[in-house]
Amino acid sequence: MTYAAEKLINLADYPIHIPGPARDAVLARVRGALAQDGCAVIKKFLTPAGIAALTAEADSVAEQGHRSFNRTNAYFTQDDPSLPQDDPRRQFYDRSNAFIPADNFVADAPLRSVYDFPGFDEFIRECLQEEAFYRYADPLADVIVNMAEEGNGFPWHFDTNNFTVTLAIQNAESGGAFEYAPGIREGDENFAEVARVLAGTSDRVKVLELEPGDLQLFRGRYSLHRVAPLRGARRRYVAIFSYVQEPGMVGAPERTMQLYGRTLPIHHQRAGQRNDAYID
Ligand SMILES: O=C(O)CCC(=O)C(=O)O
Ligand SMILES: [Fe+2]
Repeated sequence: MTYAAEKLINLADYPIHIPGPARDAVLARVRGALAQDGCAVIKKFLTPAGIAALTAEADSVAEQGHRSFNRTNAYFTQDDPSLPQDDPRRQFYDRSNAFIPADNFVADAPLRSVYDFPGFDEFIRECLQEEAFYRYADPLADVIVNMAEEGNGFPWHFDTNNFTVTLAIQNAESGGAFEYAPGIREGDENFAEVARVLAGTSDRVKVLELEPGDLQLFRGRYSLHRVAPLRGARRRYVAIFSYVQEPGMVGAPERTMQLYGRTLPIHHQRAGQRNDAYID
C-alpha cells in the first residue's frame, strides 16, 4: 500500500508545494514567530487521516525503539565540583526515552511520504531562512520517531543544534507540555534566570500544548526548554526531521550506538572524515 502525501498533509490550509500568496502567508507567519521567540507551530499540518496513518506506522515499529538513559544538566556538560552546589550547571536530571531508528520508516510508508513530499524540504528551509541546508545523510537518523512513556520526559536543556523540526504524532494521556524560556541566554548565559527556570520560579516560561499533527520549528540553542513528565499508559510519539549544514554527514559511531543501539558500515567509513553532526 502506498500513501499519497496529499492525503496526509493538510495542503488545503498549507499549500507548501504551490508558490503564491497562500504559501507566502504561511512563511511570513512562521518567520515572524521564529524571530519573535525562536518557536513556530504549524497547527494541524497533518490531516486526521495523516495522524492516523503515522500513529499506526509508529505503533507497528515501536518494538524497534532503542531506549537510552542518562543523567544530564541543561548544557550536556560534566559535573564541575568547583562551582557552587546551586549553580545551574550542577543540576542534573534523569533523561530516558527511545528513538525508533530511521531505517524502520521505509519509502512510501506514511512518515517518509511526508518527508519526501516534493517541496517539504524547501518549505522548511525557507521557513528557517537557512542557506546551507541538507538532509542528514544518516540512514539511522534522517527521520526518526522519539517514543516516550509514563515518567519519561526531556528535562530542561539547551539544544546543540541550530534548529529542530518536529511533528507531533501522539500525546501521552497527560503531561508532555513543551515549556520554553525564549531567548533566555541571548547575549550571555544568564545563569540567575536559568536557575529560576530550573526552580520553577521564573515568569519567562511559555507553555505549548502541542497536538497530534502539529509541526514545530524551534531554535533551541538560546531558549531553555523541556518536555514535562508524561502520565498515563499511552506513549508519546514525535517525529524528528534532521537537516545539517553540509552534505553527506552521518553521526559518529559511538554517538550512534548510544542513541540507536547499532551502527551501519557508513558510520565507520565516514568517521573522522569531517566534523560529526550530533543530532539529538
Ligand atoms: O520531543 C520534543 O518535543 C522535543 C525534544 C527536544 O527538546 C529535543 O529533541 O531537543
Ligand atoms: Fe531540545
